[in-house]
Amino acid sequence: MLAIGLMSGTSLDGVDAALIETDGERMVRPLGFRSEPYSDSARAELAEATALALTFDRPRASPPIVAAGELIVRTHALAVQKLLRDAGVEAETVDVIGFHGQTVAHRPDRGWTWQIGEGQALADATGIATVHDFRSADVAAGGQGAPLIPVYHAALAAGLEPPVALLNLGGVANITFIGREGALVAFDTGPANGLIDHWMEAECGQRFDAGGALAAAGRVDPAVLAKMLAHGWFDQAPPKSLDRNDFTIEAAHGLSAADGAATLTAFTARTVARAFDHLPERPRRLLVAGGGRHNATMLAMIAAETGLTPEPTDRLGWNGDALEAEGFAYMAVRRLRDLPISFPGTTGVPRVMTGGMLCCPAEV
Ligand SMILES: Nc1ncnc2c1ncn2[C@@H]1O[C@H](COP(=O)(O)OP(=O)(O)OP(=O)(O)O)[C@@H](O)[C@H]1O
Ligand SMILES: CC(=O)N[C@H]1[C@@H]2OC[C@@H](O2)[C@@H](O)[C@@H]1O[C@H](C)C(=O)O
Repeated sequence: MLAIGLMSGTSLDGVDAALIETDGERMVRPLGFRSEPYSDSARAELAEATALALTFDRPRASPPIVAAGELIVRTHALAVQKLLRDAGVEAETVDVIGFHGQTVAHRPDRGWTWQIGEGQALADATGIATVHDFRSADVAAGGQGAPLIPVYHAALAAGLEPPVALLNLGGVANITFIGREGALVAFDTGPANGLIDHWMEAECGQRFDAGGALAAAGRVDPAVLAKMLAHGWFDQAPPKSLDRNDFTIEAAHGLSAADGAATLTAFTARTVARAFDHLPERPRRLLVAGGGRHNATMLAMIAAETGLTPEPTDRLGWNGDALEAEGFAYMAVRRLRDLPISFPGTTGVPRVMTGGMLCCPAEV
């Protein structure tokens, strides 16, 4: 099948759109990828919606969040249009869109997770059948609702000698361990770039620490690092997943801009190493995807902490910026084929689960 996957991640940097051909099992052929960045005003609107959603005890239609959802649909429809134009593919030939939406709050402990962006509205805007709301069924069944990408990681890594681990360094980090006989263990490890981005914004008015240059110029503050690592999350056994706001930069206040960047980057690296304590065995390789693989300081610190050299997935021919979007295209095809997307070892759901709601475009 021909499928488009759309992901708007916790960094609020934009919409990633990928076109793949897949059977939803072992066969995956990436055909195109592009990112549609959010404008500063769009990013501010989404950040406000996220801040508001976090104050709610359950998802409910509040005007600023409804407006943010409409913004999400518009931007995603534009990303689809441009992706198809670049690839020279007609919308009619695409079987399905996998539309993650934007997570505004993630509270599996309270029995819900909330992604904005109406699947029906995107199906109508694009004329393509759209699968959305990938996480709710898993949470309703007692799972964490995240991470979901492991099923795609497993398909990609099927040809590699196990055990291997794939680490996604987005706003939040997650790890997928693939063992012998396909054993899957996955969970969120902690913040990856989210705190560094907040720090850069607050201290330097910049979106992120390009290449990790500022962190490289600073010194890690051991007391601040120890304080941040004292959080109970890191000893907690999986399954576990995070909301992007579960950690803050508060402990770093008072440090210089460079020392803060160094300390928050070390925090990410150390928390990746702590995640290894929860894996069934030590992986032979550590493959890395997500924006953090562009941060040389972070990768060097991860290497020092884990004793493994992080290998950007691009070296295997897998575009590390595209994996999440490709993954939701893959999961949409699995939804059409009634194949599971979450597992006891990934989200902690008691039995394997399918996920996603299918919306067909209105007849015109
Ligand atoms: N050249 C770079 N140098 C350093 N960091 C970078 C670079 N490019 C991107 N990043 C970091 O990667 C982040 C974006 O990563 P990515 O797009 O994988 O996250 P996301 O998909 O939004 O998050 P999540 O996976 O948590 O949903 C940026 O916010 C930035 O911190
Ligand atoms: C609730 C939510 O949107 N979680 C995201 C977030 O971003 C990274 C990490 O936290 C991950 O667990 C998840 O996304 C990926 C795509 C996943 O579900 O696998």
